Amino acid sequence: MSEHGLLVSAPGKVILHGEHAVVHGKAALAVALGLRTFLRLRPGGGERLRIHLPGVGVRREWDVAELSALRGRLTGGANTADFDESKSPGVEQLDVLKEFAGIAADASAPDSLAILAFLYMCLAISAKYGDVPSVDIAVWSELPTGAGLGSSAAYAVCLAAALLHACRAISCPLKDGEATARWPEEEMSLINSWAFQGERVIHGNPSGVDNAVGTWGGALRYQSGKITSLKRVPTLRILLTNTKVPRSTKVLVAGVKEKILKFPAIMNPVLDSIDAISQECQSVLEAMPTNPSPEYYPVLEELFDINQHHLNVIGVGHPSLDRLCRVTASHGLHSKLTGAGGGGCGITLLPPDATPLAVEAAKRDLCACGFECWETDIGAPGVTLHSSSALNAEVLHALSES
Ligand SMILES: Nc1ncnc2c1ncn2[C@@H]1O[C@H](COP(=O)(O)OP(=O)(O)O)[C@@H](O)[C@H]1O
Ligand SMILES: C[C@@](O)(CCOP(=O)(O)O)CC(=O)O
Ligand SMILES: [Mg+2]
Repeated sequence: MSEHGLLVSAPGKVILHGEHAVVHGKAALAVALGLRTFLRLRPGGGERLRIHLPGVGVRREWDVAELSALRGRLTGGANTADFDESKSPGVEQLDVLKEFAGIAADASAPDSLAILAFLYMCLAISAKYGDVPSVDIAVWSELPTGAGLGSSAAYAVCLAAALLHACRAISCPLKDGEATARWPEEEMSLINSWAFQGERVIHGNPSGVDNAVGTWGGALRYQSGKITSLKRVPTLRILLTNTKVPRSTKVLVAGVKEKILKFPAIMNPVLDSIDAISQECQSVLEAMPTNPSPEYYPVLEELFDINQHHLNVIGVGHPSLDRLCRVTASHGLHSKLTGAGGGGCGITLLPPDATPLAVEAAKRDLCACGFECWETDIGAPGVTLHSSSALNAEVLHALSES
């Protein structure tokens, strides 16, 4: 590792259809966003492990020996089976970590969850592959946190790749002179499994779709752990709008589960219908030519409208999202929430025949509501290792200031 260390990045995601239903075994269609989270890993000094997470206001450090002793307490000595990537993080393990880090028992604040996920992943990965590494880690992101764009998964994917690298569990695929590189398939699967563990700490009961997109990138269908790349993805223009209403994925996912348990005969058909929407959308996307062709859009738009109603029925809507949909509808555009809902972001389909005037007017009205909106690329690459020359002076300065 050079003095600047190495740089890893992972994309956020947009779920086109299937959020929440995917937690209950239905299909979801998701695409990687052109907005990424970055992690810089540097050799540590003085047998210390340091994390700097400016996005959630965290700067912490620990003695490597202290962390090794803590790891011993969690594994009961040499038994690493309790820390396997196929097992959910144990409630008691997380309680020990909360006490160690001085985090409240009902940890739900962004900084608490970020520290907890980091500590769990660091101790679990090092228990399996070697010593607790003495490294400095800094993570920053282009993604809004807690807004439905998978910032938790992008964070967990970056941590998984960096910690597996620091513990020498994966290779360094970057060759001299290359700006970026990706890991071989088997190592990507390992990164994905460990990122899922981080998501479990942050979300409680994640489906795994977000970390799959963060790892593999592109556009994919996800169902019960099965990941399939979409055969063909047309160039879709999507407007992202952040209502800026804060919410927690963990709380929303738990609320949906409660509703399903309370009204199974009412809620299960809704989840089945969302599943059918994902199937229908996939068929349309795969039938569409790569270049935009307006005739396919009315169906895509209707599917957005139906799903948005379903998401309201399962209890993850919000007045701010209703407003977003009304504003775009007044310009002939169709929207739905994306991610966990309850606030956060919505997506609006921009058909090729939408006039630039209509799109600009919609953007203006959305901004007048206090929302932030922007167009971004979709289908971005998954987890990537960058040459440290990508760490330009601007980034280094921003990190040292925050
Ligand atoms: N760049 C980051 N640095 C540290 N923690 C992060 C970062 N991005 C996300 N997180 C963690 O993920 C949480 C947000 O996850 P979540 O509620 O699932 O929303 P979303 O994934 O939609 O952004 C934050 O509260 C924080 O704990
Ligand atoms: C609601 C859900 O389907 C997606 C959550 O995405 P986000 O954390 O809101 O970006 C949960 C999941 O799939 O784990
Ligand atoms: Mg999340």
